[in-house]
Amino acid sequence: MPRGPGDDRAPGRGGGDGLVSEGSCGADARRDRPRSPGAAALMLLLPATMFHLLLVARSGPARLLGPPPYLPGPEALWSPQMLLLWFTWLGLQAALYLLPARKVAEGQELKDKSRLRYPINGNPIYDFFLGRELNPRIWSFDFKYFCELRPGLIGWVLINLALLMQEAELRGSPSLAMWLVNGFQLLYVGDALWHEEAVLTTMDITHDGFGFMLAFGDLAWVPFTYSLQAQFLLHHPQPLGLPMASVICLINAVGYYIFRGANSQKNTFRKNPSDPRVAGLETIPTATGRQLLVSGWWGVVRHPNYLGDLIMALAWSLPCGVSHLLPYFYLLYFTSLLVHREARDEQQCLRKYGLAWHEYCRRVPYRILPYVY
Ligand SMILES: NC(=O)C1=CN([C@@H]2O[C@H](COP(=O)(O)OP(=O)(O)OC[C@H]3O[C@@H](n4cnc5c(N)ncnc54)[C@H](OP(=O)(O)O)[C@@H]3O)[C@@H](O)[C@H]2O)C=CC1
Ligand SMILES: CC(C)CCC[C@@H](C)[C@H]1CC=C2C3=C(CC[C@@]21C)[C@@]1(C)CC[C@H](O)C[C@@H]1CC3
Repeated sequence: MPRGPGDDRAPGRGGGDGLVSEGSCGADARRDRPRSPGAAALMLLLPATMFHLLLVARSGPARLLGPPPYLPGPEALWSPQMLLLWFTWLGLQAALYLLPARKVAEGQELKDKSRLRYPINGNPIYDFFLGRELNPRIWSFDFKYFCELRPGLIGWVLINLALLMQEAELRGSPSLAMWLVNGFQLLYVGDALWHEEAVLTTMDITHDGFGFMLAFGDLAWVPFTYSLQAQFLLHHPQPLGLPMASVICLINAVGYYIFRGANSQKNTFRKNPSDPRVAGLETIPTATGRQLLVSGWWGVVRHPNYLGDLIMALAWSLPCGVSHLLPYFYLLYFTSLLVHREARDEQQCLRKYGLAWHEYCRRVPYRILPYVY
């Protein structure tokens, strides 16, 4: 194919193939490229490394260093069906790539000063997931605010209650572990509803759009994933003695004390810094006029409320014993959610408060767990 004026493809071997034309595409790009003998080695080494890793991963010993555990025969390496599947996948991606783009971006300037144009059509997917509309309302009905607390959280404790009643039918009475999980999570949801107004200060309401993540999160993820411990206990009864139950109750109480104490302290301070309950706390002034608490709970770590929430998440899993990982899914998921959330909040606070936030980070160096993270 003849080379056009803006064509910046790396020229081919030259001669009659039309891929190399003097002048219009500027100097032969190959002359600009450093000669790298490693390139040839990498073309052999990279596929071999990936192949070795895949063989080791599916072998028993899974020993990374050393020869591959076995070399599959040619029949395991060639499959017309897999080849068709691979081309189907590529075709699907190409079709998605060719979808009408909401946005067309220009690439970096080329040698001939032109710029290629690229369709950016991944945005609709991102927008759909994170949402565009910050306050989706019909008249006074706020969909995001409604979904954040009511159908999902109340649905969660109703599912828990149904599972507790089902265990009573199945075994004559609910187990102590089921009572604990139901009680802890009822406390958590009741607390959220009691402090409903505090939701208005969360980043979901103030910053995030109402897209798939929050819609699915509120209406499906919360009721059906957050009730996993109760679901597990119905099908896997766990013996739980009073001493261990007492320890677990203490863990949940400590978590709730930190969670509630930190949230109430910050929300009270934000509502009225002169409130006698928070007036004596040390603060850092910011250019926005708002102050940052740097003593009390918010002087221990930068997100003490997350720490309390995570301690409660542990207390919710412990009644399920330690024989299965499933009941600890919520703790694992929630830890990653709060770590990511904390990072997002940090960025937002850094933008809001600038040097004051740097000073806060200097004086309160840990994010969630004292002396750890
Ligand atoms: N169970 C679950 O699935 C989830 C539970 N949660 C819980 O929800 C609760 C709310 O969490 P979240 O919505 O993330 O936000 P937070 O309640 O942690 O609020 C963060 C905001 O608080 C303000 N702030 C931060 N540091 C200070 C300080 N030192 N002094 C004064 N103000 C400060 C900033 O806002 P500004 O300065 O603008 O006021 C910041 O953006 C938490 O307890 C969390 O554990 C959260 C997500 C999921
Ligand atoms: C599906 C995704 C992987 C994750 C979805 C996350 C959502 C389930 C959570 C995002 C922030 C939430 C908050 C709460 C519930 C879970 C979601 C919606 C609370 C209402 C829980 C009770 C607390 O007292 C306040 C929380 C505000 C944030």
